[in-house]
Amino acid sequence: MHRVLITDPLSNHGIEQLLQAEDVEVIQKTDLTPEQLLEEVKEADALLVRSQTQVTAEVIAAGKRLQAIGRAGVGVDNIDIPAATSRGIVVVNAPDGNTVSTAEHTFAMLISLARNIPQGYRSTVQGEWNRKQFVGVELNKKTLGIVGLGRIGTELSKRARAFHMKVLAFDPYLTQERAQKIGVTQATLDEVIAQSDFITVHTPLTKETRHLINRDAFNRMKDGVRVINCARGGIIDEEALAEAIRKGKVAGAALDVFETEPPGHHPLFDFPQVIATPHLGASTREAQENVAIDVAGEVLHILRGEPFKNAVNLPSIPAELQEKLRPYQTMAEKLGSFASQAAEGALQEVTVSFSGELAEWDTAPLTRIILKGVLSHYLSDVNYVNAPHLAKERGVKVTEQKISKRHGFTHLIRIHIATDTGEIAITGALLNGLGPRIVRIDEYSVDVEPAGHQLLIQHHDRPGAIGRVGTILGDHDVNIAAMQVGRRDIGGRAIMMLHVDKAVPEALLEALEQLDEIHRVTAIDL
Ligand SMILES: NC(=O)C1=CN([C@@H]2O[C@H](COP(=O)(O)OP(=O)(O)OC[C@H]3O[C@@H](n4cnc5c(N)ncnc54)[C@H](O)[C@@H]3O)[C@@H](O)[C@H]2O)C=CC1
Ligand SMILES: O=C(O)CCC(=O)C(=O)O
Repeated sequence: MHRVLITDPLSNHGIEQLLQAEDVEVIQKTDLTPEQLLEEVKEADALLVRSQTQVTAEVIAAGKRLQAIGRAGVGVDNIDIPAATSRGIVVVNAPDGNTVSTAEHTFAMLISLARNIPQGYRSTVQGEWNRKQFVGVELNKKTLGIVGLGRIGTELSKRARAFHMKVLAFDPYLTQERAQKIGVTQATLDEVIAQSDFITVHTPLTKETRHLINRDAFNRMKDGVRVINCARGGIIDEEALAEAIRKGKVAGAALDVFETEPPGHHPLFDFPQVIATPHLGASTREAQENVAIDVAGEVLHILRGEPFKNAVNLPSIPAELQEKLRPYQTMAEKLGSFASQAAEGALQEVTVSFSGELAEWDTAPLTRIILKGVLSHYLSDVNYVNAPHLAKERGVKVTEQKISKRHGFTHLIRIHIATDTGEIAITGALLNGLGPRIVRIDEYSVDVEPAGHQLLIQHHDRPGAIGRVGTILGDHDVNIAAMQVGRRDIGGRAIMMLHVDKAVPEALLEALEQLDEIHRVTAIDL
């Protein structure tokens, strides 16, 4: 039974699939103190939150059983992602479900700013009739500067264009072609700052975007500019904004988010030009249902070991590439596991080479799988999420190579492992009708199915060696299912690969090591 702990209010309709699942127990506890959260998370296999719960490194460390953290929304700044990654916990979000709601909220802020609607409302319900004070401006023919043309920025641009605004957009990942398709003018940040009548930010809060709109930016803006932040507090420097309003540079500001939330009585609220909402961008019935459905589904997939798509701490793989790589995944992990079991000494370097058709694709997901296979031999609790992190943490150098040569195969995966005492290279291929095969161990050609119990014997090619090995296995009641011998020169170094029917007992390994012609015996379990 999987235990899913939900610590922020989520739409009941959205989490219905969790409530209905027979293999899931849902525990809903909101408004927990930090101490209560540390206690509750101990038994949870998954934690589901919105933006309120602070999922700190301490919470993650307390969640010894955690496999997944789901964020019902986009921003994951309330979750310590590096801490989750290092513990192999998948963090998933729901990036699409609240896009339209947040774009609509931003647009509502834009109109409210232009026409002083909140100020006019407050004055009117207080019994005043102050028509002169609240004269606004039209959006028609004005320039809207959008910083961050992702999902929300793009949706917003469509609404602005419908109101006949000119849209300037700055986003480092925006291409000219995409800008044209969306109908916006691609611009630099400087151009957005200097030419816009309204500026709105739609980026995540990162090192680069913190105080992106700062004192210097305000100084370069048009007089009477209006600014909006419905993304994250801190992208606009609040002190610099206050100064710019005081100087008369900024005619209005609309804020849905704050550097500290809740902001209490923020000094900016003393300016009549500032309008505010309490982080309401995604607060619609539709958005909350969408994000809860999306994230609950993702968490269910993770807990059940099924494919999922919106992991924040795993690179996303296009569906088409996923399809192409799927047949190679099991083999990749087995090859990694085989290579690490066959290697001797402390792991220092893993070099993965892809050749043939594989060399034409993005094989990074396979390298990650191979690394998991390799590291699982040395470390416990390795998974696809933390494998690269654990390798880096332990100083293991990981290199991926693409080679065009095929050596008679349509593709090959070669894993070379270097340790402090030696090296080994395992090469595998997926053979038509036969499935995965190890086709080379170091320089020896073999044909070994990477499955079950194997014995790798490195020996000297001498008459009788194979017979003596067979006899010792028989003496220990270990049956040989298949056997391969590889050598380069007559009487030189050689290998035997034996597929045996049961796990190899320690006593058998010791007996084999007594034979003069044997250099090394390794039991491999796949
Ligand atoms: N107020 C609210 O309730 C909500 C707020 N948000 C916030 O809105 C943000 C944007 O959401 P989406 O559009 O869904 O995300 P997104 O990931 O689709 O778009 C973000 C865009 O910002 C761009 N970007 C990143 N760094 C940049 C930089 N230095 N300068 C300019 N552009 C940069 C990215 O290239 C990307 O295109 C989220 O990160 C979240 O923090 C999201 C949903 C609701
Ligand atoms: O209403 C919420 O949960 C916050 C939404 C949000 O800020 C986000 O999705 O990034």
